[in-house]
Amino acid sequence: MTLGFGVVGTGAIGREHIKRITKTLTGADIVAVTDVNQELAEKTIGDLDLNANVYEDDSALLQDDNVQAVLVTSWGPAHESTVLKAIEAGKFVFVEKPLATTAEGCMRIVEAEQKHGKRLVQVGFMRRYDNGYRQMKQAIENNFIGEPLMVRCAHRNPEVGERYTLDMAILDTLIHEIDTLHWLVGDDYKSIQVTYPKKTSKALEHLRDPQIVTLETKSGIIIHAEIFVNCQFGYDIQCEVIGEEGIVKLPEVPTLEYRKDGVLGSGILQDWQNRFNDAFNNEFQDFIDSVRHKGEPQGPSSWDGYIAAVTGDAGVKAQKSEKVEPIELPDRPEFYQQKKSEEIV
Ligand SMILES: NC(=O)c1ccc[n+]([C@@H]2O[C@H](COP(=O)([O-])OP(=O)(O)OC[C@H]3O[C@@H](n4cnc5c(N)ncnc54)[C@H](O)[C@@H]3O)[C@@H](O)[C@H]2O)c1
Ligand SMILES: O[C@H]1[C@H](O)[C@@H](O)[C@H](O)[C@@H](O)[C@H]1O
Repeated sequence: MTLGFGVVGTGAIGREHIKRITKTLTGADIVAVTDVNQELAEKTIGDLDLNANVYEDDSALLQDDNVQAVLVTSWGPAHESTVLKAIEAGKFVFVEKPLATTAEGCMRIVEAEQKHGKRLVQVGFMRRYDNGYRQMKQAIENNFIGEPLMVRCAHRNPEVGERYTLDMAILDTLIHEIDTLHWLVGDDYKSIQVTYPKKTSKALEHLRDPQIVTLETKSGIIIHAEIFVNCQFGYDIQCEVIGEEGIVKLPEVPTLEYRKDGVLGSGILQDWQNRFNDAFNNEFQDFIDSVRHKGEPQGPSSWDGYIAAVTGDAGVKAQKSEKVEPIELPDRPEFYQQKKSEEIV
């Protein structure tokens, strides 16, 4: 059986995901699309040569029996409503981050999914599918560096535009570290603090950039994360975990090494699409294979979406207070128990 996707939101990443599903991956096809911008939905069908129906909205798309899974790539504020309708209709869901824009919204999804009785939803936290992070996770699980004690990381973008607001440093950028790091060290967060170093002259007036975020986990691991979204030189993701017996570090992504004009150099990637293209492919293939062969997704869950939202809210509070803010999370329900990395395809 080929998995039939209905796509809600045919903007930038929606079209990228449609291309990967139809051109690169196996086991799935696009059977329906919708977008509030109907012209864009129609154009997507034409441009990408899809044999799919165009619907006026998500409710109409969900009524199509050929839609077995819904790909939610609309704007963040529209995610919750579509995901809840899809669960109600008993369809599988792949939703780009954020699961919902509020912690309460994420909890409504968690409750609806548990009521349904089995997992339907996967959230697009693709870093868990990046080969570098996966190697680090396996090394930590195999006790290669002993107990993790500290984490140092950096999330750098070359530049951001007018529409990038202060809270987006947490909710749009750091959100990837928020999801990846608790998964990586196998611990839950306890608190978050934001401090501001000297501001770069390259940042727009309304922004404070860079920012340093300190997260502490329940067992006492301290995580220092630099967010620097106008670093100028490239898209640069760094991470190292310091343990009792050694250190594991996220490998650099190889780029062409060159010798020219007296320089031995290599390039730095410039955008997240290139940096995480393999991770995006891996996460989708895993979603497709898990749904087809195991009957439910096994990647980042609604509960992970909820953790990210609660932590993100505390982070935005910490940006304003510049104090240590608590992160209060209930225990992970049995329904959402995490699998070890070797149990995941
Ligand atoms: N995982 C990642 O690294 C990553 C990267 C980029 C974007 N994203 C996420 O993907 C989502 C989309 O981002 P984008 O860059 O493609 O944005 P975009 O603005 O290019 O596209 C969003 C599309 O959704 C449509 N839309 C909005 N509300 C809708 C609704 N209710 N029903 C149907 N269509 C609707 C818009 O018309 C637009 O075409 C965002 O949530 C964003 O955070 C994730
Ligand atoms: O939406 C993007 C995307 O999630 C990138 O991975 C991140 O580096 C950017 O800061 C963010 O704005």
